[in-house]
Amino acid sequence: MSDIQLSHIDHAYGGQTVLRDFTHTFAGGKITCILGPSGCGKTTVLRLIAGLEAPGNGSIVVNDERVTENGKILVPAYKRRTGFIFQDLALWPHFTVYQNVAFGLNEHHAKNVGQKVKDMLDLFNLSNEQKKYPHQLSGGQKQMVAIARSLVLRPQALLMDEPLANIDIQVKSRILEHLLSIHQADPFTIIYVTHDHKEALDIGNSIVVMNQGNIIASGNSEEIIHSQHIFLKSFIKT
Ligand SMILES: Nc1ncnc2c1ncn2[C@@H]1O[C@H](COP(=O)(O)OP(=O)(O)OP(=O)(O)O)[C@@H](O)[C@H]1O
Repeated sequence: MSDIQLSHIDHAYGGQTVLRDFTHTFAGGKITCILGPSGCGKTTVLRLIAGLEAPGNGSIVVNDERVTENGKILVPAYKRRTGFIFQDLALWPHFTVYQNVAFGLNEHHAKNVGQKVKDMLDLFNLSNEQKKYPHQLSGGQKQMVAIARSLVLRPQALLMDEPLANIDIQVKSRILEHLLSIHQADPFTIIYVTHDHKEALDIGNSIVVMNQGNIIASGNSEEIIHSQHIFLKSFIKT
């Protein structure tokens, strides 16, 4: 599993600079959490990696393939094999849980669709819900279906944008347990954006702290906790 490298990325929306010379290598097969205050550019980093935005400048390499160069998209979003999970998920309302998870596989004419969907539903403990429709599920179950739907496609990277922000704490830790055990059994790259420093310190193999469009610290949780950076001290209260 290779890395995701962002080099010297500048990005602006309508003349307002959001990322400045953003450079970071997200380690392949690891969980990196991006932490930072509202508006610092976290979602923008994910959107650039997914190919939903073209940066003003800079390059992006995903799994040894140059996908963006000098602000031009070389590989479009649908060919990047990245899964994107948002806070406000979008399941197909008229499809059952089974059909939602199978959807992408059917689109790609994959083999053994039934077995792959069954295995994924088992991993998330959703087998008993497979005939239900999204409106019959809890918020936590819906988010697990959204994650299962991405993972069944075996993405090279899963980009998660505050995926559990609206989920209550106990359900959230159950979902994270499922995700972490799937990741441990068969590691893939996860970039996980959160406002919640505890969540980041708990699940991140490494943590990137952003402020105003740039990285102000990165490292493992120990390094981040012990960082003497003044901004970090006020932002992360352990
Ligand atoms: N499509 C857009 N058009 C104009 N401005 C945008 C657009 N998307 C984001 N922005 C602005 O860019 C800045 C960074 O946004 P971004 O969503 O990347 O931040 P964030 O760190 O993810 O914030 P939050 O934690 O609140 O989700 C913000 O000031 C935001 O208002």
